[in-house]
Amino acid sequence: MPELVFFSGTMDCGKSTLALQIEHNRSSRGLQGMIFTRDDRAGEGKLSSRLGLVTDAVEVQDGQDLYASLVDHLSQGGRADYVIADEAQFLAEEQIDQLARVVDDLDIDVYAFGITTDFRSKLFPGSQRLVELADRVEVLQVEALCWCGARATHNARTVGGVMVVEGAQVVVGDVDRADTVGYEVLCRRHHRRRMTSASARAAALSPDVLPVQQV
Ligand SMILES: Nc1ncnc2c1ncn2[C@@H]1O[C@H](COP(=O)(O)OP(=O)(O)O)[C@@H](O)[C@H]1O
Ligand SMILES: Cc1cn([C@H]2C[C@H](O)[C@@H](COP(=O)(O)O)O2)c(=O)[nH]c1=O
Repeated sequence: MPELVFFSGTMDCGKSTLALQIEHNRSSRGLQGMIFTRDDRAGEGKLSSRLGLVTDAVEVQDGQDLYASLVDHLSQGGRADYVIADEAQFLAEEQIDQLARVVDDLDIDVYAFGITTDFRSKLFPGSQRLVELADRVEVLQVEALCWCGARATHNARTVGGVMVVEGAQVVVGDVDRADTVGYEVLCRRHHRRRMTSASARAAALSPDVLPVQQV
């Protein structure tokens, strides 16, 4: 039975790498996939991983009907044995419904990859719909780690190096960026305390506020 699978995790946990591996394994056996993405860091129409691999993809537009795109492609003699949708958190709820319809009405497997929650720990609408509709939700096996060594479960956004909890939901960016907007994955405890690696380091280095007087 074809499935809608949501591979989810924090930023930097290997989602795009897995998407590229699934694509490689299937295409090397003669299958042909339709690859969708949206706002990948590598630029328009790209699906890229931090391991350096990249492939061309269809850049999803606002209001694009993904089911209709597949039907058009097939009716023009194109093939689509499976569908990959990376950065699926950026898709609209309706577009996730359309992907579910691709599975049910066209009998095509759909593999969606994305982060579940944003920098405020709130669900992205696309990810929420995926959790609601997917046949399976798979959490990536490679654990991204918080600076404390615990499993990272949350995404923090930093502006000028300082963690923020307000702002637009979508700001394309990367981890390990100290410039304007950056991201860091944290465990829940440190996300709640707004303690990034930089602020933890600063706290460890700062002299005691009330130094003990020698008498
Ligand atoms: N230099 C490196 N050597 C080995 N693995 C790396 C290196 N850089 C990144 N990675 C791996 O790539 C993962 C990020 O992969 P990527 O597919 O870009 O993540 P995601 O799509 O989830 O944001 C990291 O968790 C790490 O395991
Ligand atoms: C947490 C968070 C992330 N984003 C953006 C930042 C990146 O461009 C992508 C995630 O990509 P990855 O391949 O999973 O690293 O999402 C955002 O726009 N808003 C957020 O709150």
